[in-house]
Amino acid sequence: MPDGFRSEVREADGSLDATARVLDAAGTDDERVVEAALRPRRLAEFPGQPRVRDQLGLVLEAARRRGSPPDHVLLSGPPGLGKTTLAMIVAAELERPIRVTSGPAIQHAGDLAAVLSSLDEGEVLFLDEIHRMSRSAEEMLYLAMEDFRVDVIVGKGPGATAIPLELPPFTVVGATTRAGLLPAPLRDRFGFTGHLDFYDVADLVTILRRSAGLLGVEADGAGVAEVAGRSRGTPRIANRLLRRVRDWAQVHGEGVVDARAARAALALFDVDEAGLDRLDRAVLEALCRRFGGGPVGLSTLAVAVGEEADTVETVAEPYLVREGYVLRTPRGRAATAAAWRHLGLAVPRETAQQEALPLEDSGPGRFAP
Ligand SMILES: Nc1ncnc2c1ncn2[C@@H]1O[C@H](COP(=O)(O)OP(=O)(O)OP(=O)(O)O)[C@@H](O)[C@H]1O
Repeated sequence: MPDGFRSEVREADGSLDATARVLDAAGTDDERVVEAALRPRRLAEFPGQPRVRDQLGLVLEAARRRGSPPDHVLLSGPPGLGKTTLAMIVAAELERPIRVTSGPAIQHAGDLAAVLSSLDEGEVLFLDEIHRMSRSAEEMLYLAMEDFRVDVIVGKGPGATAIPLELPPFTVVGATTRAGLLPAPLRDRFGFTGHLDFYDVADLVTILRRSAGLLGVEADGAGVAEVAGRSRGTPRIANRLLRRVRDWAQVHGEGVVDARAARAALALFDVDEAGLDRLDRAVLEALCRRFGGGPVGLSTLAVAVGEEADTVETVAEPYLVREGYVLRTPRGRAATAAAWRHLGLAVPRETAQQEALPLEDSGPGRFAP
């Protein structure tokens, strides 16, 4: 199914299919091809993440001048922020080939041994979702990263012997959304760790202008600004919303991504001015209107919005918490003043007092419907 229609997918029981949202930061298989076409190829073309870009640029340039592979690189951060893109860039900057695999694909040490033993000198090995590798493969990886050696076990039981196999120097680029899950010995083998953060609107505007050019669609400043502001700081979401606005512009408009097309298309896909979708707003509505702002337990809240607790917790809540609409308290979830304002409701006195807001600040908010 084209991803643009995914926000409409509902399960048979009427609940929202959590994997099917237009605002899902995780990529879908259908998207890989179009995403590949939109990836920046070199560090100089990569907008945003200035710290990681400068640090990585230094590491790569120094390695290039020394004529030896750089330290292993770990990239961490939420989905859709450019970890895979940067891994490809590392190989491109070093002018070396890249081998791509992922933690879930390496369930046995033997799987990893097969990959490692076929690497050429200086090759880049990209290990996506590295936190999902099996323990035995992790142990083999430590050794390979440190000593460029693997011990291949031949035979079984007491007669098994380890045959050391020398490897040519290579560079591992690991990517993870859960750096905290990596065992310390593995984390320590990476000489450089870059943490990717959400992008600001100005960087998303730059990314969208470039993507529009690559997609061959005309986009004006107001159109890209409108899309950037609703993309949850995530290039993958920005590029996806851009494609939906382009669709709208081609079907209903003049083919130009402008403010009118962006507003109409994003309204059609239920993405509001703050980048919240139907599920996000349903959570805020339930919290404020039904439970007086909370605190309320997760499962009660989930029942009120007709979703699984897990969906509310993993799909809607992280962004609502990060943007300061919802607080997670020991007694449950609570709405902040921003949540009340977002719904166009007056902020209750108690919430305003807790957040030490002047009471005159508690009128209807920016995003009154
Ligand atoms: N800084 C950037 N500039 C331009 N496009 C970007 C940037 N970062 C990410 N993108 C685009 O966003 C999409 C997703 O990026 P990428 O696959 O690198 O993310 P990721 O962090 O590896 O995600 P995941 O954790 O899901 O694998 C790609 O189309 C990529 O081109």
